[in-house]
Amino acid sequence: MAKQPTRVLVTGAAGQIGYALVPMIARGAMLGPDQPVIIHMLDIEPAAEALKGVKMELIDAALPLLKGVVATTDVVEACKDVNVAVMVGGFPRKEGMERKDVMSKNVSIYKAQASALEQHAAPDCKVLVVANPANTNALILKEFAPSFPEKNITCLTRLDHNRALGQVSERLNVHVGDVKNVTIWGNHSSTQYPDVNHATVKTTSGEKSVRELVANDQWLNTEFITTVQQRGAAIIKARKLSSALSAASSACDHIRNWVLGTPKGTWVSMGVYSDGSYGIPPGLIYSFPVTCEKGEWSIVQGLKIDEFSRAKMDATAKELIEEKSLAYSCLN
Ligand SMILES: NC(=O)C1=CN([C@@H]2O[C@H](COP(=O)(O)OP(=O)(O)OC[C@H]3O[C@@H](n4cnc5c(N)ncnc54)[C@H](O)[C@@H]3O)[C@@H](O)[C@H]2O)C=CC1
Ligand SMILES: O=C([O-])CC(=O)C(=O)O
Repeated sequence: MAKQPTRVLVTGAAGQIGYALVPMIARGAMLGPDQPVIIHMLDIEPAAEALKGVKMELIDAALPLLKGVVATTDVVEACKDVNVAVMVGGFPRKEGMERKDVMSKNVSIYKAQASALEQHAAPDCKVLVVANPANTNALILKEFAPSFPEKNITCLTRLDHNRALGQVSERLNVHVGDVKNVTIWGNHSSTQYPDVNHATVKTTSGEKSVRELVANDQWLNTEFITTVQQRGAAIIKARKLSSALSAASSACDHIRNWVLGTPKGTWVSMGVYSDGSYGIPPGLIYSFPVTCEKGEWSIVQGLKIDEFSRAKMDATAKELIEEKSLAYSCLN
């Protein structure tokens, strides 16, 4: 029997990530090649014409999995019965800005959209916040949608995770698909901690540790970390626009693994509500290593944390605590 369509909301759908993301969703990259979708696209009034254009293009692409398109500037209509919500709407940073510099514009959007999602989305709706500052926007969404299950509100650090895999693969000249179990800890910001201590590479003689194969702790503890932390800024410098295709692709990876599961023995990074694991204060949306099964994520437990990692994990938690109070001061 044919599957029922899944309703997927993309906010900020007329923007550059939205433009890259909606065709990926409609081609099955997010929910699988046999899952029909109805895409709900939300943007604001000044972008209404452009949004209409995106809808026309989706129709013109004659996509077999696409069973319907809702294009609207009405947040209630956009949220109605959605099963997955990818929150991209907001303002991107420009060259020379930190992600928290877009805080005052963006957190108020997330406060406003929290209640629309809470009231009108499907009760088990999975939410992924992409717009920056992603962790803090997700936290605001969670706090202003109190009846929404906290496990269902996440933010995107999969792009950072994929960037870390990419850097290791380039350094070792191995295929990125053979590298796994890097971890992004903390904030999607320049304080994030990309950690390779448990990462491995598949070789013809079995799985080998990334540290062993790179055999250069100096590079792994300095340049590798800063390259991943600063990759967003490097893309803005090169493109004069922030990452879009890689952000869209990673958003698909995030939801696909969450809904369909992570492969056995592999974890991914997701910004999730801290339960106190690894001594990270509850009350923050913090990026952890997670595995997913049957539509639920769980934080990977028991990883050994050395002193170097501890300091970096705590520093990015501290920034998130500061961002949280900054966010509330913007909302007052
Ligand atoms: N977490 C991550 O890894 C990444 C996050 N980002 C963030 O994603 C966000 C979007 O980036 P782009 O698509 O490049 O920006 P963009 O400016 O091209 O598109 C954003 C869209 O959001 C719309 N928008 C603004 N307010 C809205 C509201 N209240 N409701 C619905 N839509 C609204 C705008 O009209 C625009 O069409 C930015 O905040 C950016 O910093 C970007 C790359 C990676
Ligand atoms: O850097 C930015 O502002 C956009 C972003 O979040 C990223 O590319 O990681």
